[in-house]
Amino acid sequence: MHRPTLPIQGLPVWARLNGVSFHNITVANTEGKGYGVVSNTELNASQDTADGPVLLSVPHGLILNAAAVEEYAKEDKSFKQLLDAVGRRSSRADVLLFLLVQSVLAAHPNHAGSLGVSNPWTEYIKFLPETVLVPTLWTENERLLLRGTSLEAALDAKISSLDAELGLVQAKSAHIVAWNDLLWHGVVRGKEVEDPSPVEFTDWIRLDALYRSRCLELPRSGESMVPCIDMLNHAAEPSAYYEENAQDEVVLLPRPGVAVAQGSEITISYGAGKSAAEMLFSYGFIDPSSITDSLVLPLAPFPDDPLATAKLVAFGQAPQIHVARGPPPSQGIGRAENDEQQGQQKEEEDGDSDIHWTSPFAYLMCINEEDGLEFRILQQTDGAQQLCVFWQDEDVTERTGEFEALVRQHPLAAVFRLRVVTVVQEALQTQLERLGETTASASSMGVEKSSASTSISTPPRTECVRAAAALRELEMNILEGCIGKLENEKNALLGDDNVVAYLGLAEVTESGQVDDETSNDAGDFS
Ligand SMILES: C[S@@+](CC[C@H](N)C(=O)[O-])C[C@H]1O[C@@H](n2cnc3c(N)ncnc32)[C@H](O)[C@@H]1O
Repeated sequence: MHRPTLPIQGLPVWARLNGVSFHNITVANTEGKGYGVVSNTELNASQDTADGPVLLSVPHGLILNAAAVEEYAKEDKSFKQLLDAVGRRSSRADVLLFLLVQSVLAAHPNHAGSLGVSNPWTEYIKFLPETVLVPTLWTENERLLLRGTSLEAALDAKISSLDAELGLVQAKSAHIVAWNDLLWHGVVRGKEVEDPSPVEFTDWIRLDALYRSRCLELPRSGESMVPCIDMLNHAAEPSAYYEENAQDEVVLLPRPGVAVAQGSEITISYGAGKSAAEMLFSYGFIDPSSITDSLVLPLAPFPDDPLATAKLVAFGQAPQIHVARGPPPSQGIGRAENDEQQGQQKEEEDGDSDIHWTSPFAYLMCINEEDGLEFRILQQTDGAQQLCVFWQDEDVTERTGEFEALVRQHPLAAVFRLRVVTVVQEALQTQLERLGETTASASSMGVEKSSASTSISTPPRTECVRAAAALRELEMNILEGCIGKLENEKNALLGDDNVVAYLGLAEVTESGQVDDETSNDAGDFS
């Protein structure tokens, strides 16, 4: 499907027609970032936000989210039919379906009103960039640059889920003849079409990328797309912010005390706590000055664990390991200044002491029936069956993410912790090795690009090479730091009295011999 585009110079007219007001700002091309918002005058905001000039205001009716999609459906019977058949699975899915229809209507001006009612978004969508640099839209060659990073698995999973999602939209809408013709065959019944242009998988990936890179969290309306506000680029030290005012308009205001020179860009923050991988995944760039040094990896249960499936079902979320540099989240807010100084001093003494990790599933993964874990199937009064989890005979079905705390009072707490530390360290080590193994090929792809290699496939774009290299370096660094920290903890735990007794290592040290049983137990932590 070919979605037509309009030059950005046409945006002020669209804005006037739809009640959007720009005050001394213009949307224009910015170096390396696509469109952005530029100040037409010198801006010196006062310290008091109440006095700040409104830079941009967007009427409530233009906000796009699930509630707005429902409103559009009320005015458009044919779209309602489609939404009834396909929609209401999630806000994102409804907005994507709506954007798909707007793109198709924009691409088929000859449908002549037979299907779908035009609305402000049918025109606005033409101002949006044709593509976004998020990795779901990278070429296969470019995606190879991300092998070994935390994005590799996430990207594969995302592409599979987008494929399944589009398959579902197609299957559920196939019985509506007119939509079936237009969406999946690119034709309008009864009209001569020379060049049918059906929706393809790349169209769906593009819409998902547009949504992900442009939706924002509004204080009252929640996750939404807002035209024109979505033209603002991100900066670590932004000059503006958005909010919803008393009239439910979305307004852009300068941050207190900021100064913006005439012709300079006005920016907002896309969120301060995001990792490099998240930034790249959602927005297609990494700003080193505003990311948190962190990563998330998937964790799989032991393949030979007979309770693996029960553990996964009972846990109810994707099992993961989170690693981050900086204060653990619970200490992050409201930390006293001298705590920070102490933290800094400790870090200087102890290298990577500021790295922390969490993995609630790793605790569930590392305990078993002989430790006091039990799964029971309970029959409910309505006949349904429920999987219940017991720890030391206590029902902990609702607390499967809290095993770190649950095992703390157990006499073998140090043994459990040692198992968890070992599992997490091994997972990080495997990831680090894969990152190391794939680094040479990723760098050579970058070099090939710069020396105009003879490779037959299209060389990766410079922005992708740079972003992938930055991600690789950041992740390698944090993995190495965390593995070192886990090694220290593992060594300390191996000296713990309870652990020594459990492993029978005390006798080994005294006799210098290892009996069979002892060596098997020690193998738990290899
Ligand atoms: C909400 S849109 C902003 C408007 C966008 N530049 C456009 O051309 O429509 C978000 C996208 O802008 C780009 N972007 C925003 N801030 C950026 C930055 N600091 N560096 C590089 N690209 C940026 C990225 O492509 C991102 O996916």
